[in-house]
Amino acid sequence: MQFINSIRWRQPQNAGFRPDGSCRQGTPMKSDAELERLRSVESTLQLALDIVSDGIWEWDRLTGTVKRSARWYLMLGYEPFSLPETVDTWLNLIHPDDHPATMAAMQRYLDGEASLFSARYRFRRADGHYIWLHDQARFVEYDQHGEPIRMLGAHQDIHRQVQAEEEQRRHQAHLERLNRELEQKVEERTRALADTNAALAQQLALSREQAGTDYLTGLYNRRHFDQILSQRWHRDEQHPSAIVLLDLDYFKAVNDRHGHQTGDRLLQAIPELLRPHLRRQDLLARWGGEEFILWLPDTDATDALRLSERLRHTLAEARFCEDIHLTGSFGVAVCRPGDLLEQVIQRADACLYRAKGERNKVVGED
Ligand SMILES: Nc1nc2c(ncn2[C@@H]2O[C@H](COP(=O)(O)OP(=O)(O)OP(=O)(O)O)[C@@H](O)[C@H]2O)c(=O)[nH]1
Repeated sequence: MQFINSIRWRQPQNAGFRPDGSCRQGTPMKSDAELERLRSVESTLQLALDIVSDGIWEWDRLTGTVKRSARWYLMLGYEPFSLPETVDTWLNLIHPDDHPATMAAMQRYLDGEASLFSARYRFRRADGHYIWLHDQARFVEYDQHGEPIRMLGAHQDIHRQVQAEEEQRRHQAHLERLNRELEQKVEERTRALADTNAALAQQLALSREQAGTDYLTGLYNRRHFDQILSQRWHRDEQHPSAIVLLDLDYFKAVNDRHGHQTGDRLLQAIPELLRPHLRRQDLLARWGGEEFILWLPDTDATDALRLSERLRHTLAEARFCEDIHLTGSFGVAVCRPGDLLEQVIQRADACLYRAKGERNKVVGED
């Protein structure tokens, strides 16, 4: 009763269903016959309600009593009509967690914000378990001042439906969790794969390096070039041979403008470009960075300069990816009897230094 007494009794705008259809203010008095007819209509309605719902209840504001149908008690496992016919019986059976929302729904109806009272809440059965109910109610009678005096409500047992909804939600949450876990696993595997790839690439570069091959161009590296040549040097010392150093021009600018990866692709393209002009016995190696070295056995200065000029021209005419244009500077030195390999390379380097003065140029020894 406390609750019903504490609610604000403002008559709902749309909520007032009146069996006689009369206005709220100045309700005309009814004849006995008319009242009898209305009671009969109403009891038919209650019967219908009892059939379609799991329990009906009726609150009389003047007496403060709440009558409940036999089905209402059976739904909850009580002996019919065994509980006090008060509002408190209702309030005491509502699950404490659902209390605030239920009271708020009632207040909305009383304030005219809802056309009927409608709430879903848990209700305690005789065995102590809670079941989910849907409760709907309306005022069905007003006094001559328009104040509501009777409310009729119906309970529907929706326990299975709510359980099914909860099961569905749990299932959905489970699926979402599985999905998230799967995505996480895919992400972890992708990351692990990328790490493995990077490690493999590093390993490959290392093995190539150890095998004497430059990882980027596939050419001999500087160490291997030195090893091979130091063996042949002694053998072929008496034969003319030449060393050519090739340094690509403005390669830093190419990297800066097109990116380091494009720079790598250009370096990779150099052997392919030069090789058609070389003989089987010529030795091309990557000297370091954007610098290449060429050993030309059985080649005198004239031939070495002629070949270098052809290479310079080939390079300058080539169009690389992204339509990039490259040139190179060449330093050419020829072996003299008794020369050490380092000495020849130093002389080629000095020529290269002079060629760099102009770039896209071949410079030989004076
Ligand atoms: N992409 C790429 N760039 C490299 C590699 N090795 C060296 N380089 C770049 O080559 C450039 C050489 O720069 P510099 O020594 O200033 O020479 P340059 O820009 O070619 O100028 P000049 O030689 O004076 O014409 C640097 O930017 C290096 O990063 C490589 O393996 N890949």
